[in-house]
Amino acid sequence: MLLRTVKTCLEPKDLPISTASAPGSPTDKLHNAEKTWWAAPHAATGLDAIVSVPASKSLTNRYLILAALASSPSTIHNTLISRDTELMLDALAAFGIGIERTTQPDGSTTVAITPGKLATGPLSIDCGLAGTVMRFVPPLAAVAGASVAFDGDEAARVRPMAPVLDALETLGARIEYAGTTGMLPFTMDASALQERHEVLIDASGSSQFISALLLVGQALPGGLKLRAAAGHIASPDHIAMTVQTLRELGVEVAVGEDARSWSIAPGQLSGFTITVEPDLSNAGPFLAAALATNGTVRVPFWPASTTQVGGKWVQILSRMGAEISHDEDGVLTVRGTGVIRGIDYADASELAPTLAALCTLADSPSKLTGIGHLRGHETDRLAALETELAKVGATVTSTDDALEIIPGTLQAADLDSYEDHRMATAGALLGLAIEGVRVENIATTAKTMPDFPQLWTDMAATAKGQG
Ligand SMILES: O=C(O)C1=C[C@@H](OP(=O)(O)O)[C@@H](O)[C@H](O)C1
Ligand SMILES: C=C(OP(=O)(O)O)C(=O)O
Repeated sequence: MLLRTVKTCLEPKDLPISTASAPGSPTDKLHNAEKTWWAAPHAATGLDAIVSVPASKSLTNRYLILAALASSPSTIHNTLISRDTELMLDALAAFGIGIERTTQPDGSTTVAITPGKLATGPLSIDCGLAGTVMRFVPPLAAVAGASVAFDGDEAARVRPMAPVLDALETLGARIEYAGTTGMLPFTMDASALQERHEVLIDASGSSQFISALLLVGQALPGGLKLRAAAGHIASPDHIAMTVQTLRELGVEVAVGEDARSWSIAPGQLSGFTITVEPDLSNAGPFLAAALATNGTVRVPFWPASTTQVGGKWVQILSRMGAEISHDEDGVLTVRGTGVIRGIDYADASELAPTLAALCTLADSPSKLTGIGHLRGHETDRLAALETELAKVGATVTSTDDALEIIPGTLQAADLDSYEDHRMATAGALLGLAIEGVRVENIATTAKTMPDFPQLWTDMAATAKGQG
């Protein structure tokens, strides 16, 4: 099946509303461009595909930050090359870190990192729309004692950052905001960092506020003592990933009994050699495709154990009706059984858009809880899902922290992606099951998976009943 990119003549009601972006800026151009529609491949039944998913964004960007802070060189095999990781690599290069890329015979990328004295600037860092760049790099700038101007996409300028920036201010950094306080764009001057390294963080808006500080904890002169303020902690699996990643690389992290406090001693990180796992969150739409088409999808190199939240696809999809096996060669096989059950699920975090799309295809209602903070993701994902899933026939209600999905009679629709890679892949999943779906700006998947359209099209082409 060919990948078709279709440009449409837009009705005035469909024209994107231009906001206050500067004329001629990339965002201005984006808003004024016509929408680009991708006719999602439809595969009525019986996929039988093997899909090699690219490396994990979350692990790649953690390893890159840690390699920059290590006391000796590191080698990162199977580094993800995507928009978010390119932004991280550019940020490290701006700090003067040595970066050498090698393409391996299997097409994967190895990155060799040579750390050194971090540049003090003044520097400019583009965070794009990457939460891992906008939250993880300011603490790196603090460790460097640097003066740095941070900015990103227009959509990044409404993503929450205040807790991590306030914490850096308590450590002595000075921050000047050019727009809204607590958000991009801002300039940070960390030339007078103090030795007080005990901080309290409200992590209800993002786990990345905690992860960001933990990643630099051992590089702060007095180490770090961190506590989460009372209340919900967003995406707790990602904090566990950070702790486990640090420990795996030899950094001791003491975690409080209530899993709400962390303590790290200074100066413990040597260079390392590591291979990044496949991105199990990004494997989700492919695995869900097996249920959506009553087919079989295999993903090789599925780790025997993982800190990725995407590891939970195994239990989620089996609860929803899939038959799943993991063989000794590391191949995860997901088979549809003709049944897709609704599910009640908490803390799905970044899995939520794909999961919500699958719930739309289920035979009973679903409720996804603990995801209120997804309103501060690439877009307000609760609002976006409410709008887009309704277009294909579901009745969707969002509350402060949850989404309820009642499946209805399915119908084709044009699905917007809101510059959100996971809304785009959720749309592709719906298109696989519903003939005639088009997804706007599928290229937004380049944030974490530049090959998505091709991988998806190749997978769909294995179906018995294709559209
Ligand atoms: O640390 C990370 O790599 C991530 C943490 C999570 O962020 P939130 O805690 O903001 O949900 C997750 O949704 C994001 O995709 C990646
Ligand atoms: C929320 C996400 O990304 P980010 O790292 O930009 O927060 C995501 O990938 O779903």
